[in-house]
Amino acid sequence: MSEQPILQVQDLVVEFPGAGGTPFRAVSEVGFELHRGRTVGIVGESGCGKSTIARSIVRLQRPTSGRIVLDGTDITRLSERKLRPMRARIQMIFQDPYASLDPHLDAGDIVGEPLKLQGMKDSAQRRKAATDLLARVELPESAVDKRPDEFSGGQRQRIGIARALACKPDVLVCDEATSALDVSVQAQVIALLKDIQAESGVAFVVIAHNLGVVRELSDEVLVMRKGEVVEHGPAAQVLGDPAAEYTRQLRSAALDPTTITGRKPRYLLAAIGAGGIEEERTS
Ligand SMILES: Nc1ncnc2c1ncn2[C@@H]1O[C@H](COP(=O)(O)OP(=O)(O)OP(=O)(O)O)[C@@H](O)[C@H]1O
Repeated sequence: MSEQPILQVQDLVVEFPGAGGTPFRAVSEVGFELHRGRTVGIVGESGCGKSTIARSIVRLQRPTSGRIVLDGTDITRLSERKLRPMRARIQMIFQDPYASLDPHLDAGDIVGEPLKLQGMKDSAQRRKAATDLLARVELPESAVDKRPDEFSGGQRQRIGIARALACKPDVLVCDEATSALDVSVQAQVIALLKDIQAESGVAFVVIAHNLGVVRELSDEVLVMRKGEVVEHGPAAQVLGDPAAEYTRQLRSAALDPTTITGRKPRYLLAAIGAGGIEEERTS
């Protein structure tokens, strides 16, 4: 691919203070490139550093070394003032849609907030734009006046996506964005994300324990273990015919989730295996 990558993660290292004064290396020299309209998935057992990478990309976490380059600009150490115009271009969707939505605001205000920050001063215009964005994520017109607690989990995640889209992002980081949802709702949100990508060319970084979700969305996959990349390649190859023994273990663990971590996962993986998404059974 000849065009400049929209996102480059180069030699990313993140260390936290560790026991006895020795730094704990949560992410070790991780690198990948992402082009417009493409998706990279990051998988690996709990604690391998996936969220730390995500947080570094959106500048919620300062890397110890390495670079995050957005559309050719190194944003790793930009001052807050210089970062401000770039911030909207990388958005993040979190696992818990409820915790990330202000319960006191209605959906129109939640989605309208980024529009206001972008300079859309007129409230009627903002309301209309928010209604259009909510329609884009397949929520009815009436949604604009409702507060988060009036929506289901899947609908709340749609509001989160609409809010992210309001920023017209180049990169959307989805950290376990569908894992709290029922299988059928998960499949619907994934279909929506794919549509949005096809339409807008937004690039995704998808983090999930669920290999089926990652395979469904990703062009490329990074397999992480203890902060390091153990395998990186096309999704179908890495998840279909892995080269690394660890990836094979991870695939088996998707079917028997207790084998890798030795403890129960926070949510059930059984319904979606490593192979792909199953439609909800209606019987
Ligand atoms: N702020 C922090 N201070 C100290 N250690 C941290 C901090 N954030 C993360 N860690 C540690 O860094 C490692 C990587 O954490 P991270 O959350 O990135 O893993 P993960 O792969 O996203 O895990 P999960 O799948 O459970 O969300 C873990 O050992 C974690 O305990």
